[in-house]
Parts: sequence; structure tokens; C-alpha cells
Amino acid sequence: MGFLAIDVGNTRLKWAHYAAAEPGAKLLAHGAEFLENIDHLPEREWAGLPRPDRMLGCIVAADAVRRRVEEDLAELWDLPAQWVVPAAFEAGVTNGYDHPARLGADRWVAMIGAWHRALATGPARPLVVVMVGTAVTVEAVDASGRFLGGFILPGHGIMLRALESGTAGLHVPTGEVREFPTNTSDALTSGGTYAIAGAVERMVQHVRQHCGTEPACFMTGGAGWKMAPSMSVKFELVDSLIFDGLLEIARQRFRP
Ligand SMILES: Nc1ncnc2c1ncn2[C@@H]1O[C@H](COP(=O)(O)OP(=O)(O)OP(=O)(O)O)[C@@H](O)[C@H]1O
Ligand SMILES: CC(C)(CO)[C@@H](O)C(=O)NCCC(=O)O
Ligand SMILES: [K+]
Repeated sequence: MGFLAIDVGNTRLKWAHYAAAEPGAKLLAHGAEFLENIDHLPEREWAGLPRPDRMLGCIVAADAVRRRVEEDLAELWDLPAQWVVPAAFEAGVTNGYDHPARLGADRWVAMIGAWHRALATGPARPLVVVMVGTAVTVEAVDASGRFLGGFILPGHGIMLRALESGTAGLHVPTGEVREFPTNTSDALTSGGTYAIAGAVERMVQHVRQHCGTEPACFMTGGAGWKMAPSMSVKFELVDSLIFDGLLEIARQRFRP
């Protein structure tokens, strides 16, 4: 019974089992695993689930990970995997990428989730959608639902590892975010955080200028909570943005 939504990122696989394939459906079970541990899913977390009627996922990880998940779904439930591939248009959002299929599926699905979340609370307005995961993405959507373009930048972990491996003197524990850092740990943590916050602020400016309206701003991703206190613009932190998008796409695709 129900609907299984899966989001396979570059660091973790997140899954959610819903009572139905439609927005607002009851969440029955959910979990997240680091990719190196997903082999356990069929014997542990997924072993107790009733067979989902359908599955829809988005994946940006390597092909080997995708095959692994597809084999698990086939063996456990004889369930065919369906992955979202960014198209020119889906669920109200138009894809402005030069090559629409080259856009990351997670970015596309998160924008669709944000678009419908915003529409549910008022008239259409431009969006800025930020995902803080292994990488950080900052997307712009105009008031007609057109994805204008977006930034990709390194996430906290990659920024720190790049600095550690490229220098002799930057091996220090995680610090605090400070306006004026006075030790190496705080300087690194603050630098990474404000690099992301600064990119987001610029995108908000670009959208304001291009659309002539204040955008609604959404943030999601495993490290979203770390960014929230340091943002200069008001953001709604929505952990489930990708699942919201998958539910909306599933509703439209699987409509009886
Ligand atoms: N509690 C934490 N403390 C320190 N760093 C963290 C923590 N949680 C996440 N991170 C770092 O933040 C980045 C993204 O985290 P996480 O894996 O939770 O995001 P995600 O949205 O699942 O990523 P993806 O979808 O790309 O797999 C990683 O670089 C990770 O090392
Ligand atoms: C940018 C990431 C890594 C973010 O998870 C992912 O969306 C991805 O691999 N994208 C493909 C390239 C692109 O979106 O232009
Ligand atoms: K992701």
C-alpha cells in the first residue's frame, strides 16, 4: 500500500513512505542513510514496510547507487523504479536550463515542491530555492513558474576539505559562526557559512531586480538548519521540499 518517495543525494539516501501519492498524504515512515550504508535497507528499515503500490524518486548519485536501489526495490517488492528526469515542463514549472535534462533532478523536484507550497498560501510570486547538501544550489523561479537559472557552490563539508587539503595550516575543529572571527576554527566556519549566505543574498537581489517583486524564499537540505541563523533575508526552512515535489509530480503522473 501507499507510495514510496526516494531522494538519493551525493551523501545520503532519504526515503519516505506515504499513505497515498498526493500532497498532504499521511507520512507512515521515513529515514535517511549514508550511501555507504544503504546495503542494510532491505534487511532493516524497508523489511517491515508493506509493499508500496508505487515509487518515484530523484537521484544525483552515481549509476552504481541507482542500480543498487533498483535491485532492492525489485527483490523486496517486485516494484519498478521510476526516477524523475528534468523535462522542459512539469507540474507548473518551466525549465529554463540550456539543456533541461542536464539539470540535477534534485534541483528540479525541489523547485516544483517550493512552487506548489508557495501557491498553496497565496498568489504566484517569484521564488528563491536553496538546497544545502553536499553541494549548495540557489535557484530562481519567476512568477510564471519559469526556472530562470541557479548557482551551484560547494557545501560546508567540501569547502572545509578543500581548504584542509590545499593548505598546511588549516586542520582545525569546527568553529562557530562569528561576524568577526578571531581564531582559525571560527574563521573557516564563518567563511563557509557567509559564502553561502552571500550567494543567496545575491540571487535574491537578482530576482528582485529581474522580476520587480520580492521573492518567497525556501531553504532545504541536511545542513539547512546550520544556515538558517546566518541568513540576511527571511527564509522558510522546509525539510521536506524534495518529498513535497515528488508527491506533486506523482499526483499528476499517476492520476487515475
Ligand atoms: N550534524 C552535522 N554536523 C556537521 N556537518 C554536517 C552535519 N550534517 C550534515 N553535515 C554536512 O553538511 C553537508 C550536507 O549534509 P547532508 O548529508 O545531511 O545533506 P543532504 O541534504 O543529505 O546531502 P545530499 O542530498 O547531497 O546527500 C555534508 O557536507 C555534511 O558533511
Ligand atoms: C548540483 C548537484 C550536485 C546538487 O545536488 C546536483 O543537482 C547535480 O549533480 N546536478 C547536475 C548538474 C546541474 O544541475 O547543472
Ligand atoms: K539532495
